[in-house]
Amino acid sequence: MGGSDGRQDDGPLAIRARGITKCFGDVVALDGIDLDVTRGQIHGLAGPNGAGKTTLLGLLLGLSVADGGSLEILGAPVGRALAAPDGVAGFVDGPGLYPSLTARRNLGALAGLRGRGRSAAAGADIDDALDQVGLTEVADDKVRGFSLGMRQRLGLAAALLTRPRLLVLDEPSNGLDPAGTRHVRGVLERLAASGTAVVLSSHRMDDLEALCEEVTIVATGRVVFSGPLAKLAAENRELDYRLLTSDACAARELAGGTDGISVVSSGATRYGADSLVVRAPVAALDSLVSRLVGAGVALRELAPVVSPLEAAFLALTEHKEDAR
Ligand SMILES: Nc1ncnc2c1ncn2[C@@H]1O[C@H](COP(=O)(O)OP(=O)(O)OP(=O)(O)O)[C@@H](O)[C@H]1O
Repeated sequence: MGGSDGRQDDGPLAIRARGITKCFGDVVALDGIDLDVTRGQIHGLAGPNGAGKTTLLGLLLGLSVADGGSLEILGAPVGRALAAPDGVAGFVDGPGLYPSLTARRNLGALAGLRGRGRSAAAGADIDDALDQVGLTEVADDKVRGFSLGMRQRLGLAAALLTRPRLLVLDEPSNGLDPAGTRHVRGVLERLAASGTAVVLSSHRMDDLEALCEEVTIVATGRVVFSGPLAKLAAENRELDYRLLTSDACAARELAGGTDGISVVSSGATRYGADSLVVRAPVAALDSLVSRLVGAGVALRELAPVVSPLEAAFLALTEHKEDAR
């Protein structure tokens, strides 16, 4: 199958889901989900609380089975048995770790479960995995004393040991400090560059924007958007923009007199005494900028108040929530 972006396809999709449904009693957690993830892609999953993200990730990890629809992972159909599909690693609801063991011994125990416990190769792999997630210095500390972010990084190291071809992570940024965020992003980018597909859920739009080529947004168990980030941003035509100019009064007047622009706030806002916030489609914003320049008003800053991804997310999911 040819990629819509013209990229060379490398074997079957990492994930091909069609019409996936999953109920818990009367609750419809997933209501006909379609999802395509190519190999080597970092794919984000976003959605409000209770949208169905964890349920979907659990299906990919073989922690539960769908009620309906078809799911293929790395080219193989997923059956009804509860087992992690070959080549898949990851975790939902935090990684399963032994608190009384050190980080290194946790990884050793996991390698041992897969029959590689004593080999020198396993030891080198463990050192490498700890290094990749930035836990070398605490490798011999007990996990009991680890913070949430350190546990998340150790869970990621455990997943790396299996050399996954599909990595599935639920909220991997939870509890991470800036250094931890940098390590985790680096690991995911290297995995993707080597052909591993990564699917991660996140409530943090900055994470998704920094990492993902494509995102799927779910709301009440349905896909409301799936595709490249740029397409999502383009679909959301009107955004709020913050402008900082050399003459706030003149800027406000010019904005008020420009077709398609509405002034949301001006003067002393939390963005500064001389800021102006306007709601506008891009074309109207372009014309405001030309008018400012024409009137000799210097434009010192111009930026969306919330990122295009966040704005699109809110627009798509608020509409769904209202319809409930
Ligand atoms: N084991 C379960 N038993 C009963 N209901 C469940 C179970 N797991 C999930 N649900 C319900 O299914 C729906 C989807 O839940 P899910 O945890 O997948 O959402 P989510 O998008 O991951 O939410 P969050 O962002 O809050 O983690 C919710 O209504 C939830 O209450």
